[in-house]
Formats: sequence, C-alpha cells, structure tokens
Amino acid sequence: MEYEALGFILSILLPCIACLLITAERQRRRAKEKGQLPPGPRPWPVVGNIFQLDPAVPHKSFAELACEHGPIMTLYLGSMSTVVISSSEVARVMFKNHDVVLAGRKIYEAMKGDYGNEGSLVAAQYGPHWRMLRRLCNTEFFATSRLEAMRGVRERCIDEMVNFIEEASASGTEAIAVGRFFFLMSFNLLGNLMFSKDLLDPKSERGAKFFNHAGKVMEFTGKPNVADFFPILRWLDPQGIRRKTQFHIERAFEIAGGFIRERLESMENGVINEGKKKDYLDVLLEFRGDGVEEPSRFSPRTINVAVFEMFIAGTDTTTSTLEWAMAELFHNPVILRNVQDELRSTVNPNKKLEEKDIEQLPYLKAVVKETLRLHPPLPFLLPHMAMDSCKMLGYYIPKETQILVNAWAIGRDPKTWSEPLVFKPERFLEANTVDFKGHHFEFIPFGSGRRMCPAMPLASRVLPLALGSLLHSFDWVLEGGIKPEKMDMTERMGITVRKAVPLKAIPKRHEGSYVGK
Ligand code: HEM
Repeated sequence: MEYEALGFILSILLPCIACLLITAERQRRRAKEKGQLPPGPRPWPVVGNIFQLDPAVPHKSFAELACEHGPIMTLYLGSMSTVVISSSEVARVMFKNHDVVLAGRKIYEAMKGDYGNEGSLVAAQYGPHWRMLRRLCNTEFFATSRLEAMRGVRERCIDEMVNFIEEASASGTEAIAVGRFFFLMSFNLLGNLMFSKDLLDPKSERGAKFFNHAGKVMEFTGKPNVADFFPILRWLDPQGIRRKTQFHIERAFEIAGGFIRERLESMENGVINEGKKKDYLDVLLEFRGDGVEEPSRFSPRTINVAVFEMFIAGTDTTTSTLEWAMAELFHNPVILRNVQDELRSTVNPNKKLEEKDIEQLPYLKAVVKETLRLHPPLPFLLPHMAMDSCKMLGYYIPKETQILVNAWAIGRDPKTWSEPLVFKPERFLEANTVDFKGHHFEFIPFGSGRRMCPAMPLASRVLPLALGSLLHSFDWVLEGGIKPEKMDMTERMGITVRKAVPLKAIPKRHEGSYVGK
C-alpha cells in the first residue's frame, strides 16, 4: 500500500519536475538567443516595484534606482513591464537606432475613453494614421509661416495676462498665484489658436464651462490609476478615474461641438470674418484625404478629439515651465536682477516687450533653457511603447514594453552637467549651441525623434515672451516677506511636475512701465 502511494506521488511529481526543468531550459535558451532583459530591482509578486516609487516624485525614485541598476533598467509597475532610460548615452542609442520600433504609445486607462481616439496625435500608434495627423499638425499649424501669421494672437494673449495682473495687483499689497495667470494665458492662447475664441471672456458662459471641464480632465488624467498597473481591475475602474474623465470630456465635447457647428454654418453661408486668421478648426474642417489611407474628411468627433488634446497637451506644460522659471528667479535674486537689467536696458519699460525683441535677450532665453533642464514638465516625456520586440545595447526589449525616458534625471546628470542642481543660466551662454531641438541628448525636455513635441516652435516663442513680459513690467516681492533661500521648492507630480506649494508673489508695476497707461 505504501509502495502504491509512493508510486502515485512520484507519477505526479516526476512529470511536474520534468516540465519545470524543460520550461526552465527553454527560458534559458530563449534568454540566451534573445539576450537578457535590462537589469533592475527584484519585483514583488503581483505589485512589482510599485512600492519602491514615491507617487509624488516618481522621476526621483527612478533616478535613485538607476544609480544602483544602471541607465537602462527594467521595472514592473504592477504587471506593466517598463524600461526606464536615464542617461544621455542610452537616450542617444534609443532615438538614433531604435526610434521607429520604440515610437509606439503606451495608452493609459484615462486616455482610452469610449469617445475613440481617431483624432488623437498623442494616443495614436506609430503608423500611417499618426503620420497623417502629424503632417497636418507640422505643416498647417506649427509651420514657421503659420506661427508668423499668429504672432499677433500670442502677443495679445500675453498682453491680456499682463493687464489681468495689473488689475489684480491694484492694491499693491496683495499676492497673486502666479501659476494661475500663466494657466489662464495658455488656455486663452489655445482657445484663440484652435477656435479663434476668447474662452476666458467673462461674458462667455460656454468658455467658463469648457475651461472647467478641461481643468477637471487634466486633474484626473494626472492621478496615478491602479487600473493601469493591474489590468484585471480595468472593468472595475476602482478610483473612478476613467468614468470621471469621460464625463468631463463629453461635456467639453458638447461645447466644442457647438463651436464646430457654428463654424460649419458660417462656412456654408459664406460668412467672411474680416481679419480672422486661419485657425486649427479651419485646418481640420478643410482637410480632404484620399479616402483610402486617410479619411476623406474628419468627423466632428475626430475634430473634437484633435482640438481638445491640444488644450491638455499645451496648457499644463506651459504653465509648469513658467511657474518654475519665476520660482527659480525669486529663489536666486541675483539672476532675477540680471535678467531684469537685460530686459529693461534692451527694451525701454515704457514700451511693450514684443516677440521680435527676444533675439536680443540671450540671458532671458538662457533662463528658459535652464528652467527646462531642471524642471522638464514631462519628466518621462510621454510613455513610449515597443511596437515589436527588439534588442538595445544587447538587452532584449519585449513587444509592448513601456519605455520611459527620464529627461529629468538626464538634465541633472553630474557626468554631463557641472553643479547640476544649481540654477545657472550662464551655462547656456557658454555652451550657446546646446539646444532643446532634440539633437543634444543631454537636454531633451521636448523629447527627440519622431514623437518629439510638435509644438516646440510655438513653445519656444511663448515661453520667453510670457516670462519676459512679467519681469519687464513688474517688480516682484514674495508673499509674506519669505526670504528667497527659505522658499519651498518641492515638486509634485500631476499631469506635469508642478510646484507642490503654488508660487505666490506681489507684483508692483515697475516705475515708468507702459502698463495701465
Ligand atoms: C513647455 C512646453 C512644452 C513641453 C516641454 C512639451 C514637451 C512634450 C514632450 C516631452 C512630448 C512627448 C515626446 C515623446 O513622446 O517623446 C510632447 C508631445 C506632444 N506635445 Fe508638447 N510640450 C510643450 C508644449 C506643447 C504645446 C503648447 C502643445 C500644443 C499646442 C503641445 C502638443 C504636443 C502634442 C500634440 C504631443 C504629442 C506628439 C506625438 O505623440 O506625436 N505641446 N510634448
């Protein structure tokens, strides 16, 4: 009987052991054939490496892990396998040698939506559809000629921001939340570039509602979502992020749908609006594709998605950069004085700063670059995805792996940058050639390669003008007389990395300034 029992156990155990050995051998051979995955910290079952990340500053946690495991590292965010790239050398290899295969997009739950993503450039997988949207964007919207034509619109939106601040600071003692004004300016600018509408006009109820819904979408998409890490929970939407995002997107689409209908009606009725420049809505409505690889024309839904995502992509990135620039300047009063001296000696304070002046302001431009080095608003760029398995630097990257490029860590790498944590715009005056156009891999706040930010030419015009205008027109005092060295410079991750404590300061109109006259 005992022998029978032993025989029974062995008959089950031996095939199992054989199976395990064969599987292990197969895995060993496959690993040998394909190469090893990049190294990384040991993951916990189910949760992976999630608990090794600080949700407020995940880019910092990744950078610390990279010090231990190297500049190309594998991590598991729940069941999502992720490769993190943390040095300019590895970023160069990625963008130079593997740009196409790694040009896919990892789509998070909040971005999926029932609304369909056919108009989305951000969420499109690399392929003919993405190429068509990107071409449209590059040639019709961010092309130099179009940007030149829209110069007046940018200057007007920035001018309005200066006037809002002037009104808000009439008492001369009240602090304003600086980021809020940058946010309003970027939102208004996008409203004008997309629809030729002042969405912030106090008389526009639709504008206020659209602003509110877009703000909510940004808030929810910026929250870490458990359903992204554990796909098994997707149906449950445990934090309700997908449901809430969807709700606000639908409401925003209803409003934008009204703008689209009105434009179509005026096109049909041949209404000519003298002086109106062609906006992105015109571009999308006038589009005619071949009907084979491209749609013959865009549906209102597609147009809605295409327009709305520009608000999401453009508002918080611009706001974050400008708020950090002001914060770094208040934190470093000598640099603040230098940049104000440059501005006021180049453009008389009784005149408005204009875009054409920016070329003569190298220090201001260096301040913008230095801000983007230390505070890239998207510290991991946007999540890329391997469209197929590939080998990079001898490591095997399986298909559908998420790829995060830690531009934040790369911008602070002590191997590249001297005194990397010090805010020192002079470094960009000395190395005048280092630019953010995607060829200098030590400095890639807009990314590089095919998926690089298409709006970089727009941002490089708006950022110095918006920052310069506030420094040119106003003198600033920190709220509550806080000493510059005591400022709280803590970061907090949302849709972008913002200051955890919003920057508040009192603007005082500079003597002799044109503002308010
Ligand atoms: C400070 C300003 C900005 C910064 C630093 C910035 C940075 C970035 C980065 C890092 C990416 C991802 C690149 C990648 O995936 O490798 C990106 C993509 C994108 N950005 Fe920007 N951005 C800025 C402003 C804007 C603005 C103002 C707009 C729109 C008006 C915009 C529209 C987009 C779009 C549509 C994409 C997706 C491109 C694609 O997937 O092909 N960005 N941006």
